[in-house]
Amino acid sequence: MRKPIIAGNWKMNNTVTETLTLLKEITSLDLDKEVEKVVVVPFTSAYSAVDLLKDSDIKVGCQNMYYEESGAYTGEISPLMLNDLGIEYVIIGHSERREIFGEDDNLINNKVISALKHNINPILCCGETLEERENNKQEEKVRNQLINDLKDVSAEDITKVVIAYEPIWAIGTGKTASSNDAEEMCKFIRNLLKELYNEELAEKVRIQYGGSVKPNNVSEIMEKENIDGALVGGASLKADNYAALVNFRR
Ligand SMILES: O=C[C@H](O)COP(=O)(O)O
Repeated sequence: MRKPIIAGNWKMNNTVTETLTLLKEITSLDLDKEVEKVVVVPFTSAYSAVDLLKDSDIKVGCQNMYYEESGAYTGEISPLMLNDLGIEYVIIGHSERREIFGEDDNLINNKVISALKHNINPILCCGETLEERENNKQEEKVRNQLINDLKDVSAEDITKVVIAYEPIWAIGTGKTASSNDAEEMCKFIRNLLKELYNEELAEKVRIQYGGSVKPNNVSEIMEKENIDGALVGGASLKADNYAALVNFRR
């Protein structure tokens, strides 16, 4: 059985002070223990978040990293720095990184390999634009992304990767893919993993849906057979909403 994973991607929101306030509120709420919980915070908040959550079962993730361990890479953060803080997850290849900062599949692949080498679990994002969806190219796009992004990821490591399917047109727009469309793409991804690895491993990999997930649609999405979690932006920034997302079974 795959353990459900609800990750809140805070994006470029919350100062350290705001982080501490929000996390104190979240930890005061009753959260389902059977659900894996992650808050993916800005780098500047990571140390404080890990410290505040040290006695809780909420894990801390970061939103990006570079693949080299150290060196002349001004402005970048290395896997060793994340290790040192106790960061367990890192989002790699978010569409905002791909579209705004020009990250390509080769760079993303290097980051995935590096995260795994340093025992940080990648949350690898993929997904199509509205134009690609309208031209029925979503499977081709996601297939190409994942084949390139997972190049040289071993069978031993693939189960440590969480794949987040995030149609770009549904991010922050209030437009959610229907639960059936989301399931169809997540099933497509699982079948691709069967092709790239094998059935047993593919069944173990967790696949999240992301794109305008909210307390009022999370249960319907999480009911789907191939959807094991949600990567949530906007709705994860309020404690009661985050708790409602985590408690999708209640
Ligand atoms: O990483 C999260 C996704 O980009 C979804 O963001 P959203 O829930 O604000 O649509």
